[in-house]
Amino acid sequence: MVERRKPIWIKEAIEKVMEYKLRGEDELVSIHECDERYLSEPLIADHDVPPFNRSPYDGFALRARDTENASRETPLLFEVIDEIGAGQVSLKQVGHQQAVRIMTGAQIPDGADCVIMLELVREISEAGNKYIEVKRRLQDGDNISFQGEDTQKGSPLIDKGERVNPGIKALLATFGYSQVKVAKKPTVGIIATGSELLRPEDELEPGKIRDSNGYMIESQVLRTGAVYKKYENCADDLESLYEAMKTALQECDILITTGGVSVGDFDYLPEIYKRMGAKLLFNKIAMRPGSVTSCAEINGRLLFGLSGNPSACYVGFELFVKPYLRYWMQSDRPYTRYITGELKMDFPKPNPFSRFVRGKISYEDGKVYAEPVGLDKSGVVTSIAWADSLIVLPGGTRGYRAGDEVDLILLEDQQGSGVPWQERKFSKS
Ligand SMILES: Nc1nc2c(c(=O)[nH]1)N[C@H]1C(S)=C(S)[C@@H](COP(=O)(O)OP(=O)(O)OC[C@H]3O[C@@H](n4cnc5c(N)ncnc54)[C@H](O)[C@@H]3O)O[C@H]1N2
Ligand code: MOO
Ligand SMILES: [Mg+2]
Repeated sequence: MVERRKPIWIKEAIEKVMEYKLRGEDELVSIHECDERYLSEPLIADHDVPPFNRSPYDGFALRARDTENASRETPLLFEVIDEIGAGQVSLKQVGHQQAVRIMTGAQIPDGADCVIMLELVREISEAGNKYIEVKRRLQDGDNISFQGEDTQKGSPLIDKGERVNPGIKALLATFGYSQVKVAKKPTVGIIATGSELLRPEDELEPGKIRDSNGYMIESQVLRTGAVYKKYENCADDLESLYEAMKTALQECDILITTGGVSVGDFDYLPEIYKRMGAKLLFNKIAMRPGSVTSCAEINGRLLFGLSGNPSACYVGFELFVKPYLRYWMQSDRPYTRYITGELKMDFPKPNPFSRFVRGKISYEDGKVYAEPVGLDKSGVVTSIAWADSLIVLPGGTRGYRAGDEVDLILLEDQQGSGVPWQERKFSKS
């Protein structure tokens, strides 16, 4: 008699995985290697930015009060007492009717309290001395980029667990981090199972297909920021798969298998979990694709049994593996982020389980729309490549129509969410 599995809710499955969440260790890396890594300490400004009052223009620094009577009709003459570029500091004190020629980024000299742009003055040379003619009144503080106006010493700038993007890297450099403390990358073991699997370099043979899931999972792992260890594909053979998994478990932080989790004659994962003495967290989820997604735990390590069907495998990773890995790397927003949008076309097929349809988002007149891409079957591989989102169609007794409001899980998002997607009542816009 074939085992009858009782499906659990997606929310419940995510919770069961996250019951075993762990924070990994930290490591120091060169700033050149910190891209896409998760910070393992917050970034706090340890000095003002900019660190000194500086000129935002190429011009002349002078005293605003000396320009009080300047006008187009009565231009005032200022003596140019020094010339500085960015990186230079003038040792002169700017006095009455004096100016320092100053380039963008240079520190405002003592005495000066405003800057006038080069284009707005007439330059005059007389007997080896330089002067400028100022034809307008300036206010104290005009054209000065003030110390600390960008950020002040002590300001918290970036939280621990944020993923380094170009802006964060710029801040790390600004505050002198030649070495950055980041979360160590967990190693994810990947074993693709199935006697039908060929490698990309192999010629097709009758009844066989090339393994695509193994490579797809490699990419999904890398997209979270973790690293993978890919093992040889394993035929549907209980003994050799058991041995391969035992070895992989010793070498990796978590193990992902794909295929062999359903109820077929050669689906050995359920038996292997038992033999290992692993605790089964779930093996059936009320969702499609990915209903057979399984997870087991042994000695605090998780074994994810993703479906062999490519679309199901993909969705299983995004919903259940990704948050576990992101949390490991210090993220407080480990879940896939979602937005809402309007369904662009009818989806009449009713389904008792929530569906995750590979979709594409478009924006029209400020509104978000989504439409399915490709064939919506669990065994389909092409639609994954075309999708930027998963259109969530909660389980119900009827289908969906164009114009219905749906949740859209963003597949390429790196920001993440503090709360997981979870089933909600169907709402019609
Ligand atoms: N009697 C039942 N049959 C099935 C059920 C069920 O509940 N009762 N569930 C179906 C669902 S839903 C899914 S999903 C699949 C899950 O299958 P498995 O996880 O056991 O995976 P396999 O049987 O090994 O393979 C399924 C399918 O995927 C192809 N595959 C496998 N590995 C790869 C790979 N690395 N790259 C590309 N494609 C792969 C494989 O050739 C099969 O076509 O079970 C249903 N059956
Ligand atoms: O796990 Mo299956 O993908 O629901 O079709
Ligand atoms: Mg199977």
